[in-house]
Amino acid sequence: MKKSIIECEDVYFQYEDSTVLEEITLEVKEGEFWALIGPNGSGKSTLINIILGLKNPDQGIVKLFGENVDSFRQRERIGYVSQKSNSFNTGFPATVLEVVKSGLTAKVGLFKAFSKQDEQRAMEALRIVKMDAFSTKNIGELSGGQQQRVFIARALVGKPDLLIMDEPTVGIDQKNVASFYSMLNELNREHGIAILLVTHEIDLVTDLATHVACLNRSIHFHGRKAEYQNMDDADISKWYGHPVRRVHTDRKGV
Ligand SMILES: Nc1ncnc2c1ncn2[C@@H]1O[C@H](COP(=O)(O)OP(=O)(O)OP(=O)(O)O)[C@@H](O)[C@H]1O
Repeated sequence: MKKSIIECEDVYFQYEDSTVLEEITLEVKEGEFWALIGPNGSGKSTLINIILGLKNPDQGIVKLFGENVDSFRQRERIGYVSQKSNSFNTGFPATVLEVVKSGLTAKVGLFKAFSKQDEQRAMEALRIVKMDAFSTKNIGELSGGQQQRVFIARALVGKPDLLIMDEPTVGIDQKNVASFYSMLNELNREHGIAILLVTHEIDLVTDLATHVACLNRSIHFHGRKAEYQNMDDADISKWYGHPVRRVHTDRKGV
């Protein structure tokens, strides 16, 4: 039986007097690729922060790999890429390899030197995202799409079982988005990494994902992609808050 990686049970959260999440129950199991979709302000980033243990829910239980998030210490099992990762300016003085190695800081320690093995792991992560040829380049010299691949490599360097990404394609030009998603597909299918991906690009991602969760304060749907695809656009539009018309894409998101 597949093991649980993320479990949220009846989670509630509010900022001051406004409730942004209620009755959130969700389970992600090993090897699954979940797309978390919802309109602006629907609580997606807040839920990700709660899952990562960066915010405490007002009510409910959150578990990672079967352990309560408060006591969970195996941080290297989770790679996280935020929305704002690709905001390095051209003057930032770090090479691609250094950025990827910084993903090992939790393991190696802040002031300890990286070993030859750490360097090899960083190069391996860069190979997976097809950025090894850029290892000595300054991160600021790369395009948004290339930078985001490097941040994925940094998230992968600790060999995580789960990759959480909050709108990783923001700032990537459209022609590179399809190859970015195709890389995520490879990470999930060939490397067996579970993925939780927050996105607005519902057509592109729902073809890649194995499961879909639709959030707008509460979870309006969660389940296998095929069930999501069988829903009417009219039903999706109701909870999304504005008309939605889905377009079928191929498995590479094209
Ligand atoms: N620090 C905060 N203090 C008060 N309200 C907040 C705070 N952060 C977010 N909110 C509000 O909580 C709601 C949910 O925000 P959240 O960022 O989780 O949504 P989201 O679905 O990720 O949005 P987007 O798709 O626009 O990134 C929004 O109404 C937002 O304005």
